Amino acid sequence: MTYHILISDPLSEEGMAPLTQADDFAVTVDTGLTEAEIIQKISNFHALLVRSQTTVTRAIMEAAPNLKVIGRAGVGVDNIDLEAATELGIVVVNAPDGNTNSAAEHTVAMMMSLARNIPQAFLALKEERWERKQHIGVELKGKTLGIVGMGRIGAEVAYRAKGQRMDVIAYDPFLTKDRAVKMGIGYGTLEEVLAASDFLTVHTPLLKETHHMISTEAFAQMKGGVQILNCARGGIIDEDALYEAIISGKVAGAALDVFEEEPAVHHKLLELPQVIATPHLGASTVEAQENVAIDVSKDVMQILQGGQAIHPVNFSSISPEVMRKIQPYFDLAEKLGAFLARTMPDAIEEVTVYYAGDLADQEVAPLTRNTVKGLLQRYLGNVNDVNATHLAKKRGITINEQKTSTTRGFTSLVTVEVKSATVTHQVAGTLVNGLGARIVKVDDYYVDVTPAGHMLLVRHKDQPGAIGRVGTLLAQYAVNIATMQVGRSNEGGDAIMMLTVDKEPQKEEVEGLKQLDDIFDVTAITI
Ligand SMILES: NC(=O)c1ccc[n+]([C@@H]2O[C@H](COP(=O)([O-])OP(=O)(O)OC[C@H]3O[C@@H](n4cnc5c(N)ncnc54)[C@H](O)[C@@H]3O)[C@@H](O)[C@H]2O)c1
Ligand SMILES: O=C(O)CC[C@@H](O)C(=O)O
Repeated sequence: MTYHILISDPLSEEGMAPLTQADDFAVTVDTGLTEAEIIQKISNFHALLVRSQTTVTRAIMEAAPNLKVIGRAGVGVDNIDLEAATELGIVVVNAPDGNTNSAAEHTVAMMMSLARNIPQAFLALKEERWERKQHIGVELKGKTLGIVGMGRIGAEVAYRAKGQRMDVIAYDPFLTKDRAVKMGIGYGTLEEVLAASDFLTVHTPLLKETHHMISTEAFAQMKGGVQILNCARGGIIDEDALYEAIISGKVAGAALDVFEEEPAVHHKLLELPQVIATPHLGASTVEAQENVAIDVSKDVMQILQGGQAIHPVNFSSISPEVMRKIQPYFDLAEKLGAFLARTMPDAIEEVTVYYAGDLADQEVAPLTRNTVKGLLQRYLGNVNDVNATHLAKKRGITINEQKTSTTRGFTSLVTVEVKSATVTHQVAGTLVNGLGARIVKVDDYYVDVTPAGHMLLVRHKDQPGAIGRVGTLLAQYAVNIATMQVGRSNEGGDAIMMLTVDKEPQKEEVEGLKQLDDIFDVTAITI
């Protein structure tokens, strides 16, 4: 099969080599398209690769029935509608490591330019003005750099700032005292960092919580004469508040690589002499572009060929070693979910998957996703392991995962319990060497059934003749029984029959079986 890849932003040609040189991939590069143009074009593509210029909207994804993966050659995925991608079962991958150095170096370059008025002085010189006293700067040595967001780039900026002999103080909800001490930097609350900074730089993603995190109130908490940097994302700093803070003299200068709306060519901040700016160049180096293009193309190829991505954004990644151990159970997990979906008379409210034996030591989230996929697939068309848990949660279904030591003698046991407002049902399965997936327990009854093809789950009273009546009626319907298992709670009590049959039982045939003496319920299950 040939996979069709659309690249809608400029990406490094060298970096794209893994894709362009592979046999099964046909790459189309078409940059600068509008949303409408992408919508018109995308229906046959399996992957879309972007940088930050293309905004990947729900409408684009809905126009792309074959789209399996969106690759972001860079870190920020705020230009991709992640909720829509997850809902539509499209994997989003990014390349978070490849441009860290470049973004950190750019931030430091901007800080030094800001401190020494280099762009302003250069501009004057280009305009034939030899200005010296107008561009007296400040030293970085001994100044405090406040860093908000101590992730990959924040940390690299911190190391470089220490090289400039600056004091560094950082705020990040995940920055521990231990790590701060090891890095030789200070740490504090956001308020403490704002109050201490001579230079303040932000390195968070743009999220609901970080949108306008640096606002009028935040500027009010800062020292007079503070200098501000944003080489992360437009929108983290409230641009109107920054403008006012510069006009009032509270902020001495700002260096911006990113804007709330890009391109930002006619921006009021650019009219202020205290502001220096670049057009989103943080990741624009030969090295960074090559790195991110290589990383993202490898992940896109992996996903399209049914493998695991190294940098998935909308579902978790699993190491190849763990994958090797749990992959054989994918099919079992999905079938247990599909089996239970048929047996529930009303809306599922809660799903609990219990893992025992060898599986109890593994990362099992992908198995839970496959179970939920099996449960939902009957009712919702486009369910896959990317969107399954998301779709379930959107429908108010609680999903639990538990590891237990109760193996009932099996090497590994997966038990799925599903609750609705009226009933709770359980099914347990295992893998048998050479025989594959087996259902070994339905509710309280032990059985041994291959979960495949057409099955009948008959709940009945343990009375002589009940089994015979079912067999006779099925014979009358010309439904051949392939296998039969019977389980009972106690002699003369409740019991189940699990039959596999050679053709799908019709609705009227199931109704006919339900009318037989001592039969409580009959469910036809096709997996
Ligand atoms: N200008 C560019 O060209 C360019 C290049 C690369 C990355 N970026 C941007 O830089 C940013 C950081 O990238 P990264 O690779 O370091 O990401 P990262 O995920 O490694 O780090 C982000 C950090 O922000 C922290 N954070 C999140 N919310 C926070 C909050 N409310 N307060 C404080 N900290 C918070 C997180 O805990 C995390 O440690 C992203 O927005 C990315 O898009 C820009
Ligand atoms: O594509 C770019 O050049 C910008 C990338 C950068 O903003 C990122 O988030 O990785």
